[in-house]
Amino acid sequence: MVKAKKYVVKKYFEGVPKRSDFELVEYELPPLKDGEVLVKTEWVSVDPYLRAYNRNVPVPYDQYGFQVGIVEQSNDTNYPVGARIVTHKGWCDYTVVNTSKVSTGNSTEVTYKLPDLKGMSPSIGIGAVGMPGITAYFGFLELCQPKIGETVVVTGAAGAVGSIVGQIAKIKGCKVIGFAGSDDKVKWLEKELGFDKAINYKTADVQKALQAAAPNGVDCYFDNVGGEISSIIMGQMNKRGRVSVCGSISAYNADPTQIPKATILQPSIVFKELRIEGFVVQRWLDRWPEAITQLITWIKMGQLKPAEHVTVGFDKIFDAFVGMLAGENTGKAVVKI
Ligand SMILES: NC(=O)C1=CN([C@@H]2O[C@H](COP(=O)(O)OP(=O)(O)OC[C@H]3O[C@@H](n4cnc5c(N)ncnc54)[C@H](OP(=O)(O)O)[C@@H]3O)[C@@H](O)[C@H]2O)C=CC1
Ligand SMILES: C/C=C/C(C)=O
Repeated sequence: MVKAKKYVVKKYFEGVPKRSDFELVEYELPPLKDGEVLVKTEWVSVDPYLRAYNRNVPVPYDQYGFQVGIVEQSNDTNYPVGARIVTHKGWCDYTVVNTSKVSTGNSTEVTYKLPDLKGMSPSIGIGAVGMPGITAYFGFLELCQPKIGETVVVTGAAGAVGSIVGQIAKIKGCKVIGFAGSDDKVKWLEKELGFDKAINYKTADVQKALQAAAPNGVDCYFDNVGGEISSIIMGQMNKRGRVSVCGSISAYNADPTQIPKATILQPSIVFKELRIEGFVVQRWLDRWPEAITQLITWIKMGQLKPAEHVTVGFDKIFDAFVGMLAGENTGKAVVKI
């Protein structure tokens, strides 16, 4: 018998999630059946959608999320002991995975073998070459259709998705402007990642700073945050500009009945003939391998830097989660178990 621990969400979040919204449950895993493997968690991902999707399922529920683990016992020759696996089993230290349910289709229950990361840390498999990197790849390239010389703006620029979007935009020959929430992040984006301009949205006059950084207007906007800053950016877009709406983290902790008001966008959308499209990364699930291969290649060629913000310890997953929501991370927030 293997003893396991998991975080269970016992109460819906109100505002910033609280530790008391979770319960740490210890339990015994059942013996393996045919086609099942026992996985020891090595890395856990903490992501904004764990906050955004909180009310989508009844409480109590096991806190799901992407993780990388190593197979410790196996009843499936395709997943031998020692193999690494990406699952959506979330915040637990051990889990039983039914490999016959390895997913296809439009589901968050994504399970697949960790790709060959060519010597990089397995954590990259839930970051730059996992769901967030894949989000950046398809969400930006498919919806923004960037062209050489165009001006691209990304919010949440120093985070898991935004930092990859900005770097892909540079690879594609665009001018890149990023918004992030601290001077250190701004410096990192410009000095380490090669953004043409980064702006601290907490201290700058966003309207004026963007006019100065993009005097010829914005062609593509990758929106990670929503709210007023997005209205300001969309107000400075060029004719036939493209907006990829990835998320709206500025309001995830808000009372859903009291979402902050933002400036009306319709005049810009109509007169500039903007194309604005939202997406969920599972839309391209059948093409995830294409993104993974390309992202690994760019990293190995030195064109893409996979930054991580690592927290250590199973007991620290909650802290890493609320820290990420508060902007403590630069790059992908992950927890080493
Ligand atoms: N559509 C899809 O399929 C997917 C969407 N997403 C979305 O992408 C976005 C980024 O996710 P991800 O890269 O994983 O997370 P990040 O790594 O970017 O972490 C979240 C960041 O959000 C920023 N933030 C927090 N509060 C605010 C606020 N009020 N206004 C502006 N920024 C804020 C913080 O950075 P700072 O210091 O700059 O404020 C923080 O570091 C989220 O909206 C998420 O929901 C992610 C994956 C898939
Ligand atoms: C899969 C993640 C979705 C969001 C909105 O974060």
